[in-house]
Amino acid sequence: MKKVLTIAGSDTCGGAGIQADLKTFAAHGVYGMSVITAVTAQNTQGVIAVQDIKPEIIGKQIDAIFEDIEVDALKIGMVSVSETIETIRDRLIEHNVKRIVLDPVMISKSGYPLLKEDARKALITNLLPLATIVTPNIPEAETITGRPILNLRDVKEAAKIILSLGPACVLLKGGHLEGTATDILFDGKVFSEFKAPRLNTKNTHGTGCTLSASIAANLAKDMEMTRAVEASKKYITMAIEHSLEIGKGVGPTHHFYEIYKKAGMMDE
Ligand SMILES: Nc1ncnc2c1ncn2[C@@H]1O[C@H](COP(=O)(O)OP(=O)(O)O)[C@@H](O)[C@H]1O
Ligand SMILES: Cc1ncc(COP(=O)(O)O)c(N)n1
Repeated sequence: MKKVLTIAGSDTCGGAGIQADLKTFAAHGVYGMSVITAVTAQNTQGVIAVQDIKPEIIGKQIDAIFEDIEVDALKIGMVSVSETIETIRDRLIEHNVKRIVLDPVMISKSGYPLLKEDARKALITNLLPLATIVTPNIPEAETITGRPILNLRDVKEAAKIILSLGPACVLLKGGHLEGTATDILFDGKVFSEFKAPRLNTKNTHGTGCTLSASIAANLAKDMEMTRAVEASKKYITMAIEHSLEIGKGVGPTHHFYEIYKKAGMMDE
């Protein structure tokens, strides 16, 4: 069985972060493991409080995995502060990790900062160059590039700038634009578009976490990048389509193996 690791924050209400990642891994039929960077108290209405885990313990969690288990792919989500970012960079270099999906989580859907402002630079300089693929949403791509993104042309320009910062590929997610939900993949040579109809739901808590976890699972299964993103786009679209009316705010996406299996996605 393929083994996939998430390095991310815990979300009490189970829609985003570590919890979304582990559910996604299970739905993909891979073995999930976790390194927790921060504990959040949050629900569908917002983030109430955050406690960052000490970088030393984060380093020890990473070592505990790599000294014992072979990891086929990993994803990085919420990393909170500069010291955490530097610890993750050092440990991943030390363990010579290959397939890294970086979701540059900055602000929750409810508007709470999950990455300290002074840690943005640390994320860009330390983690972007290690990424096999980085998956910013529009506001994150605007922060990384310092340029507004209003249309598809801006998306492509931003993807080029982000690629120049070191990752092997960029997937710029279009969830925050209007109209068709189009994500653009750029590998330095070719732009590939992944489109899905915009689904009329408020329940999109954890969509970015779910998509990046799905890509990590698919890469772990030795899928080539374009094929992995294509399958993951199909997965997130179905997870949003079947999202759950849980809580009073932005509800979570839904993960269920049987339906994805029926859709012919789980052949690999
Ligand atoms: N209402 C929607 N309908 C269909 N797809 C969506 C919708 N909202 C987001 N997506 C898709 O979900 C994925 C996550 O995107 P996005 O919501 O932009 O990320 P984030 O959670 O990081 O803000 C992308 O593939 C995006 O196109
Ligand atoms: C622990 C954690 N990680 C990531 C997110 C981002 O998810 P969203 O953008 O859907 O709020 C979150 N809310 N909590």
